[in-house]
Amino acid sequence: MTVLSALAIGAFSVFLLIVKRYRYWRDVNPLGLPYPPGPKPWPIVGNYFQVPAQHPWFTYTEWGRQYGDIIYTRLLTEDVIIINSAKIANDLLESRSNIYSSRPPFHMLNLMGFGFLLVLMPYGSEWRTYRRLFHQVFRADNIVDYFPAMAEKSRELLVRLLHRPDDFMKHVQHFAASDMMLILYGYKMVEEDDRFLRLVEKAIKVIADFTLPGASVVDLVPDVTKLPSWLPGMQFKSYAASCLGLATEMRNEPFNFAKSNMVSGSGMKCIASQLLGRLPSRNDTHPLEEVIKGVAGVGYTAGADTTAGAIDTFFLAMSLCPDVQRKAQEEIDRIVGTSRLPEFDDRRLLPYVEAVLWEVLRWRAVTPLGVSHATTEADTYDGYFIPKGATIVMNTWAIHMDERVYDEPEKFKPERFLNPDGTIRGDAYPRTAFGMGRRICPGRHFVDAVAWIVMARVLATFDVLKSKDQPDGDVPYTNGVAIRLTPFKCSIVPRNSGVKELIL
Ligand code: HEM
Repeated sequence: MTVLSALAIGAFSVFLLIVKRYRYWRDVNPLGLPYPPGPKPWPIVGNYFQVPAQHPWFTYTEWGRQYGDIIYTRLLTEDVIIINSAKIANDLLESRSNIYSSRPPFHMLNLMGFGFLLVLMPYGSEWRTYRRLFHQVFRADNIVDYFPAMAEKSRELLVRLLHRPDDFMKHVQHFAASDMMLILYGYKMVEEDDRFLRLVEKAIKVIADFTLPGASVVDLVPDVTKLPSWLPGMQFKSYAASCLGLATEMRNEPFNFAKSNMVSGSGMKCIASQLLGRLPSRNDTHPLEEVIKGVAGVGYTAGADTTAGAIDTFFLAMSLCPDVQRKAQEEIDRIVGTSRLPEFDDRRLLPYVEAVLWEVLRWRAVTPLGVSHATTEADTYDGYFIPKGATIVMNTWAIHMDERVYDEPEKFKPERFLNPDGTIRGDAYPRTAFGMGRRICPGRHFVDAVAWIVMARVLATFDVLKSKDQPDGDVPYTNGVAIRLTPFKCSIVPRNSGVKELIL
């Protein structure tokens, strides 16, 4: 019976694949235009087994050298277009954003209950409602209201670095999480084993497992969801069902905390209270509350790990590039002095520190493949056919390592963003770190501010030195949509005896 069932599923899937491919050839590409070049697909499965599960951006970059800046692959039934240059990304995702702004269906994550996350939503009216609300509270001029909270949290980070410098990665994680929870929900995290943190981190972990293209067979062959649960291979259904509670809790619990504080008048201003404050009544449940929960929920999901990832990379870069660090410190000493910490008001006078932040965002892209887009119409580009419903992957890694744009891209060189007179090259900001077009990261102003204050203050107070216990060579990054450095060592020592007084 078991073998028969497995054979039945296999036969059913193959049948669906063949029917789907046949429909494509017959209906969708009537002029028979070529697809962009790419590795030769295998029958039925396409390029599925040629894309490594780990760090696929390296393979895509390598393919870019072989096949060009736009590549076609097929993962079972999914058409995947990989873009390896900023120009093509701009031509398609930005200039033709009317048809390049959807997401591929994340069937598995929807089954798991995470469909409320703006980042996963298909283009349409629901996405627009969430995005508008998100933008209202995360746009640059609103973020300014949260500068004091960011400054305070960054000072707390310095204190932790002073007391337990070897745990710097743990402190960075704690900083990014607690800063986000404070600003989103007005919630002050406890030091160890925080209940909300446990919840959201668990949710992020399960989400991350299913976000890269082809991560789940359900996304590649969605019709398998129609098969009965008792068949072998259908365990994903019970797994998805077991995540539903988690999705609901991560959306509701921190939000309910913020709402009850707001109703009782006891909480601090935060994103959730700001949004709730716009509703006509605070006591009844308004339909927009669900949207507000989602907006706050996605803020943590999309924002905490990415912020921590950029700051970890900053520590690595400083430990490897003492000259860069010294120049940034000299600038801070000259402009800010040594008797106070840098503040946001100092920022425009510190172009070198600014360039360090930009280079951190470029050098090791936090989201090396961005977040996949999808086309809502068929298109042609440069004589190539791009099908409707194709997954569009912007290979940010390749774009940031493009020698035609960045001289010696492997090197950490903030100078690349400076004019000869030392001023910042405003037009060179590595915006591509945040995706492109209508889906460009709406949290970019937030991370730009929070990462800057951390970097400026760490540079002002500590020397970040290469540890003798850290072997030479690259420090690997994790896999996933938003990648993190694997643990590495560096020595973090106060720059002088006045530092303690400055930060305590
Ligand atoms: C270094 C830090 C960050 C990086 C590198 C980053 C990168 C990205 C990228 C590449 C996308 C996809 C853009 C596209 O589809 O073209 C994205 C989307 C998104 N990001 Fe960020 N992000 C960061 C921080 C944040 C923060 C701090 C927040 C929240 C405060 C945030 C919230 C979001 C949201 C909500 C989306 C989904 C937008 C949509 O689908 O319409 N991100 N981010």
